[in-house]
Amino acid sequence: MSYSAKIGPSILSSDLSQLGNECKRMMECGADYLHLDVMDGHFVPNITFGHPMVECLRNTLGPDPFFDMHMMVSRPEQWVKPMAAAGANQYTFHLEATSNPGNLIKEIRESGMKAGLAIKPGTTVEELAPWAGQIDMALVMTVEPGFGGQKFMEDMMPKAGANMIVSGSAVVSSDDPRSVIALLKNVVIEAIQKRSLDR
Ligand SMILES: O=C(CO)[C@H](O)[C@H](O)COP(=O)(O)O
Repeated sequence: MSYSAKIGPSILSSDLSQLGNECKRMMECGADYLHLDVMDGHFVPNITFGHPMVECLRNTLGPDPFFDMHMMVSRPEQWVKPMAAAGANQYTFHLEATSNPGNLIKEIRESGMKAGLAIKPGTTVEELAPWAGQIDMALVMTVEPGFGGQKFMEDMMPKAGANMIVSGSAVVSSDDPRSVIALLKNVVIEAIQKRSLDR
């Protein structure tokens, strides 16, 4: 049986004045997709960028890179259509930010994107579980959302096995991002393999 894992560098800790080049660099170093952190200053105490930047990135990078939009925003409903029009592939919203996740998932799909559902460290997997059958990806956060480069919260590990890994500062700040991405991928594939053999 073959096992696979996807690594999506978060560009949050990169030189944001060079975002297009940084995204290109990550793809050339073996990234499977790009994790683009959108913050609105309300859901988290930080601001990054919105759909106009995503549109510029899509125009610069072409149709291939998969953009997973990590929407750390307080009203995720309002950006679904603009993000789809800008060229986003997946819209990952926070369970804590909406009172109607089912409707939002439907809107995301109708806009032609995949749906991702993220939970903060304080939210349980049981709270996410009712939506698991309707989403393309669950994002279990291992830091409080808002900033890159924080200490990894090891106590989040029992929450889920993972086959998609987001890593920011460890990849973008490395002298050798290609090796870091390859290492992450190998470690995750080995862990998935071991887990499946242990069952
Ligand atoms: O979602 C995020 C912060 O809210 C970042 O994408 C995530 O924390 C990855 O960055 P790093 O590996 O530097 O922690």
